[in-house]
Amino acid sequence: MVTTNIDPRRYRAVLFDMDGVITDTAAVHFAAWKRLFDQYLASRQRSSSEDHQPFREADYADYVDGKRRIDGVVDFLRSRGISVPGGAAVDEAGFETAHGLGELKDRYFLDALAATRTLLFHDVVPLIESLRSRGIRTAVISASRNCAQVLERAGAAQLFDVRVDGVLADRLGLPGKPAPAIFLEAAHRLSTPASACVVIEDAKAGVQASRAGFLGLTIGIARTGPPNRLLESGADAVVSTLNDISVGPSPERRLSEVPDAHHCWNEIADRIRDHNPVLLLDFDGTLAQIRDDPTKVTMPWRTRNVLQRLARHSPVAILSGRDLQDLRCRIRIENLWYAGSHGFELADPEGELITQHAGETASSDLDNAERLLRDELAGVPGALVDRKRFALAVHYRNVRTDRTEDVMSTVARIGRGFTTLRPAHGRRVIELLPNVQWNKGRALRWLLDRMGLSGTDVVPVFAGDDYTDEDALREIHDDGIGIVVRSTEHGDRLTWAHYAVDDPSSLTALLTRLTSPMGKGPNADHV
Ligand SMILES: O=P(O)(O)OC[C@H]1O[C@H](O[C@H]2O[C@H](CO)[C@@H](O)[C@H](O)[C@H]2O)[C@H](O)[C@@H](O)[C@@H]1O
Repeated sequence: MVTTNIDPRRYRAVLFDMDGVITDTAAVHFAAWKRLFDQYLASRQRSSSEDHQPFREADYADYVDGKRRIDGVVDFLRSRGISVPGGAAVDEAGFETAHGLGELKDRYFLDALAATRTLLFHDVVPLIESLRSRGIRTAVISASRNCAQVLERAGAAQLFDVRVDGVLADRLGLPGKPAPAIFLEAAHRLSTPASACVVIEDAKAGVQASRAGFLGLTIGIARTGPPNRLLESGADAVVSTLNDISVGPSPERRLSEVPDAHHCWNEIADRIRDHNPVLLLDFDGTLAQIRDDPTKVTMPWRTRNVLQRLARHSPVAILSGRDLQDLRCRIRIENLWYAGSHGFELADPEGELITQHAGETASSDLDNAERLLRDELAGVPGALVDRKRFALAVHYRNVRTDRTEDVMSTVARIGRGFTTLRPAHGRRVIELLPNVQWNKGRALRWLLDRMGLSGTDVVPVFAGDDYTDEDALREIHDDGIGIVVRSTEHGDRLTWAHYAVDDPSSLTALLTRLTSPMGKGPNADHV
């Protein structure tokens, strides 16, 4: 579970998108668009320059979600090689213009809405109350011209201090998302600078709009689908429900705000001098460079060397998403602790294996999910299904950009079919893991206990690069030293790390400095 925080010392307003964030209406919109486009595409004469396949979830996310109605019509049809005239607001529903087709979609939407019990998500009011109690103001934002009506039906008309919707945007001539105008208008109406506003969005276009407008913090919410599409559009963090957002002072910072570990070397050396440092390190992207093919990853000899030297001095553990066997083969150092499959299988320095019971329980569902995924993804070039003992990863680094959304949705959909599994996300990878409260943070603390190391003289030092490493960085935030290896794939995201390094080779250089117990750098190496 990913959680994030809104710090009232830094943010004074929160701007909520409506459909899919506060009201359960995104599925109603999707169904109305699908009805419109499937009918329209089926009615067009076949042409080799046009794609008439049915409208998919990925089309909704890429071309329509969060946008003004006519922009959605134009952008989706363009993606299929079709252009229609813009037309005018007076065009009748079904007329072959952007306005006419948009009008028909609206008719389908309103029919479906009338038949739906709307639909405020249960997690909205608690968050708004918590924001209010700390003096944070709120706005609801929507590209929809039906915003007021939907809020009324949801019993949420009075919930927000400000509303900026499609009707107001048209009156003011504001361009739709991904332009930021609608958010900036809300910030203005709340008398709050954009940099002090938080945006909560479920659509790519909305996340892009927030980033384009330099709003202070962009939180994505992926209630059912995979969060990566929002992270890759620029969200600072992605949660799966509003309950995962807390309000209060927070030590999280952006990657770009975290000080460089080498510049702060004296501070780090002071923290570990006369203490028992314990090194806990992630593997991919941290000790080894990211590569297109995960089977080709090797650890540089310099890094192996320094780990061997460190292990003579203090306990060293490697915590990885990789399968335990695979991890040990890539590191090839005897006397380390190893945790594979995100901590579901572990080995002590003598090689004794310890597995988490939940992993065993999920095994047969992992087998079933693997079969389904191999089947469904067989036709997607570049998609790589990687089965580990207690996890199932699907890599999409080598998948064409316009197919990645399909891969992520497929894994999320198949994952939802198994209550024993939950999705986790990393750098161009989506994984299914046993559905229990176990992650690298819990595994790290468990390892320290097992090593018999606790108390104020012990300083856990953890380094990692990825979203899943944040659980460990958070776990040691108060008693250890957290180091993040910077990457750009998830933008300037939030992190619990105290220090940062630029890449794995810079981390190796830092580890080399750590080999000096007096903290005087590699030349003063006494190990
Ligand atoms: O916890 P980690 O040690 O960082 O492992 C996380 C995943 O790392 C690997 O995938 C990542 O690295 C690959 C090779 O550089 C890269 O191609 C991929 O895009 C990255 O996500 C590994 O293959 C996975 O099994 C791990 O779960």
